[in-house]
Amino acid sequence: MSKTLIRGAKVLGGEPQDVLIDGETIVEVGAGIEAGDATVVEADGKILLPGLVDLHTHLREPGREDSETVLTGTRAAASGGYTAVFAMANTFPVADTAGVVEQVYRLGQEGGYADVQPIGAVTVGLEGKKLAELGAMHESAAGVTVFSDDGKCVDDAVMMRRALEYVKAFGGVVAQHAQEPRLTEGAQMNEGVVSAELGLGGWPAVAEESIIARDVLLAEHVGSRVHICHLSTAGSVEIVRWAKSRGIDVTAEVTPHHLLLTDEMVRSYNPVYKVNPPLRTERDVMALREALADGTIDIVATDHAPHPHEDKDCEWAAAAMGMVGLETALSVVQQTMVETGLLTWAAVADRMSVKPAEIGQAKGHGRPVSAGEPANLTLLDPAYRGVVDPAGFASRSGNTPYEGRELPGRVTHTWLRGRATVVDGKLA
Ligand SMILES: NC(=O)N[C@@H](CC(=O)O)C(=O)O
Repeated sequence: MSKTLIRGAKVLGGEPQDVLIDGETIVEVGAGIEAGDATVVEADGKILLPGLVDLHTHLREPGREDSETVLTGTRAAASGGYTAVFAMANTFPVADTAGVVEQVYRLGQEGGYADVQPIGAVTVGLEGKKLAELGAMHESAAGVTVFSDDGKCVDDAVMMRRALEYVKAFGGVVAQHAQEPRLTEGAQMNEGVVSAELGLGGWPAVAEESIIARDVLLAEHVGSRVHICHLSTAGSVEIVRWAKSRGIDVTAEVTPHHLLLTDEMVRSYNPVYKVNPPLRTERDVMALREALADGTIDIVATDHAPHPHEDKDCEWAAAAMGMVGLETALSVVQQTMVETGLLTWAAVADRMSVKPAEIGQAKGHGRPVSAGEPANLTLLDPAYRGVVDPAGFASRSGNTPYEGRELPGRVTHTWLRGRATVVDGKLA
């Protein structure tokens, strides 16, 4: 069994401490721990966090291995400091059966870079017509607890009600992609001043907000648990805040890009900024940051959506929606939330590891950095400044909106159950 001593790390941003890992487990946390025969990693005041957990990743396998695979996606995850990712169901075939979710789960285990917890589709083929075999996916070896038609909204209220009733039986959760389809037909970007000026079809905030309002009420009625994917408007924040004040069992996520970018970027007509839900306004960005800070929004989730060049390097209207995010998420959160004084590093650990692990029931992840816990850890250098270059990404796709932009911070080490997956900023 190999031992590692992380020396002088600011655990959750606190005072420097030593952390000793033996095999898969943290065995000691304190000052002046003897290295003995352990491999020593000099942390020099870098920040040590529990391994990050992403509740919303598109790994594209099976079916679109030209944009990402479970292996390349989990390598990207490890590079970004993640030790567990939840893989969305919009693959080909769709992850709507025990067979597909077991395959994705197994590929994650074989890769060994991050634990992959498959998300099951809510409806067969994401078509919104017939409930998928939620129970069979839950009872499979993959043990699915999160269900989502992400990419598509479960827009039929009866279908959503049935799904909420079904998952209640085993403590699962439905993660809704909130987008009223009729209100977004032909939509290309956020509906507002910029869409009017550019003459692009607008995507109104109400298309998101009306579904969230309906679904928190359905969750209350059924007494079940709903999670809102990639919340993007100030109005959505108000609805979730109201629902939580009523005691409704709702959780919500925000993506890094919605914490930083606005619809002004679309003026470039560069499809790298085309994403679902669309980039909104400065006012929305500020409301999302505040909501993440005060806990109305529970977590940051990447919505890592890799696409190959052919699907992005084309005219705006024809381009696919989505951007990669796993390898830049922590940097964007550092810039938008930590350097603005909105979140401490301990709160970042809560929003990017503890809470997402709780919502998705990722066993062994999001745990305290203390003796007896699984050694799922990430070490980051917050003083680092670097320009984003997708050529250096582990992801198979490079559709990042941050290319050429300077972002703070860098993950130098990631450990998955005591085994280093990233060493000195490079994949092990
Ligand atoms: N977020 C995105 O813009 N794209 C997602 C699906 C989706 O949520 O539309 C994808 O799978 O590419």
